[in-house]
Amino acid sequence: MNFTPLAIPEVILMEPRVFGDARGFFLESWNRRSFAEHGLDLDFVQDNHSRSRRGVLRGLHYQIQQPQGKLVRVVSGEVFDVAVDLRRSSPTFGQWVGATLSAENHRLLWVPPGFAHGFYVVSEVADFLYKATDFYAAAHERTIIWNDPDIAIRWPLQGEPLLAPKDAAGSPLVEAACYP
Ligand SMILES: Cc1cn([C@H]2C[C@H](O)[C@@H](COP(=O)(O)OP(=O)(O)O[C@H]3O[C@H](C)C(=O)[C@H](O)[C@H]3O)O2)c(=O)[nH]c1=O
Repeated sequence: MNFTPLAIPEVILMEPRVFGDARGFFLESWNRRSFAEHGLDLDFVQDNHSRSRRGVLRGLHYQIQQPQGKLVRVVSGEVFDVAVDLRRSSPTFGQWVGATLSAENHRLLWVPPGFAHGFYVVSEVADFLYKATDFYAAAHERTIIWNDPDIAIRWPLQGEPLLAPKDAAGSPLVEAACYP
């Protein structure tokens, strides 16, 4: 597994070793020991799976209490995945990083607590799997609007995104509750 910090170095892109053979392939998507050897001593409490069709944008979500770290990957299709730094004390507060995750590239992204997370589907369908370090807490969930000009995420849009009502009603960063 290769671990590559992105421009915001707490967000880490992983490329697992893929063992291909005549049957198909095998890869380890999480290994406590190898992750800990790279400074990621993680403990997950939830495993999630969402399926979305082309043009869906889910996010930018975070939990103001019980902030979740997320290890995300795509097992069918392709998405553009984004993390936004919401830690007011961070030198990269309000900045974003993104990566293309797909069934083809097998990549994973580690989005630590303290970040908002979202993704945009660029394939016909995408199956998105992710582990979380804390439990879902609807009462604490907040949404930042996907097209906030102060964040200026360069989404690879193919037309207007398909949003859940709560995402269409997301807050601008200037009005959002953030982390210390
Ligand atoms: C997230 C979650 C949702 N749910 C239920 C609540 C709703 O009835 C239904 C759909 O939830 P929601 O529309 O919030 O799903 P997403 O828009 O995919 O939300 C996720 O999308 C972005 C990209 C994230 O990073 C978060 O993990 C998460 O907020 O699943 C649960 O039961 N458990 C959960 O952990």
